[in-house]
Amino acid sequence: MEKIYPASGSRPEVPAVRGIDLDVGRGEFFGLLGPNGAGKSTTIGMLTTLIVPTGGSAEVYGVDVVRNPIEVKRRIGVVSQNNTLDSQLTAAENLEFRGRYFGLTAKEARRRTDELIELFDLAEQREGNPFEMSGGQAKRVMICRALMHRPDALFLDEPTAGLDPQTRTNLWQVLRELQAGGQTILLTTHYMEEAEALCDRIAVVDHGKILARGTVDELKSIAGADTVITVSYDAPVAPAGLQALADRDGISKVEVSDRQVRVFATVPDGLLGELVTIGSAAGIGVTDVHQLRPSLETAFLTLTGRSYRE
Ligand SMILES: Nc1ncnc2c1ncn2[C@@H]1O[C@H](COP(=O)(O)OP(=O)(O)OP(=O)(O)O)[C@@H](O)[C@H]1O
Repeated sequence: MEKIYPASGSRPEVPAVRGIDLDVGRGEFFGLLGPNGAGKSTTIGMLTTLIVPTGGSAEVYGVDVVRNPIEVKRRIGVVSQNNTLDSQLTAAENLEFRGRYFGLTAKEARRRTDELIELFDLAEQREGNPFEMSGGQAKRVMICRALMHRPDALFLDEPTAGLDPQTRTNLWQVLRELQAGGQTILLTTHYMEEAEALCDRIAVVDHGKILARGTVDELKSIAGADTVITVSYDAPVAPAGLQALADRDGISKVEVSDRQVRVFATVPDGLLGELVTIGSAAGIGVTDVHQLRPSLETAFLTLTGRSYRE
């Protein structure tokens, strides 16, 4: 799929999605992981029929998102980044209203509302105004609303952005339970630990393209499962001093840029000390040291050569 937003005024056109190719299985928890502006929301917008692609095609359960958006809408539930609940209605009314919209009878809509309110532990918020709740509570109401018509697939755009860590882990638990009940979930996130904690498979997206995809373990091994040590010095380091290090077994790559050296290593033992010694032998001091053990973050660094910007 592709999406190029047209130029407007002095702003040039924006190639937000440049050929993203995805295949999500039934019952799978799939994550699109990428920094801000990577193209995740645009991708989810196209899959959920809110944004019309400028190229390519996509199907949700065999239904084409451009040719048959109404049928796609019947099969999906969408939770957007912002609170889009109706402030004129209580939480329960928001749910019932959605159920009626999707053709449930009044009785069915009430029953489904009761069921979801219990499942999501929202009894106290039931009659509350959705804009007077905490961010986590409002998000749970939004997830309930998206589930009212029992969609085949649930799409969540950055569901825990801006939530405090405790609320975030509570929401993770809710999402895990949903998946355990058979729900197919596609989520976007810019939190690596969120993708790592929840997703069966992840596609790492940046600049509108997929850089890599797979399970967390596969992604780590694609990227070599390196430990990454970054050392900043108070003066530029001569690359010659690092050559012996670069040639050694257990060292995958050494990158030198001005005052910073980054070493990717499968065997990182003793490396930090050596990097300090290399500096002091040349009369250069160390100002900062950063060590990352093999993780999605080091995989991202290896794939892009850049630090992950959250
Ligand atoms: N309606 C629009 N018109 C023009 N450009 C847009 C529009 N919506 C998004 N963009 C641009 O497209 C690119 C991708 O944006 P998108 O929102 O899809 O990224 P994202 O990965 O979801 O980021 P975020 O986490 O910030 O939502 C960005 O450069 C963004 O500025």
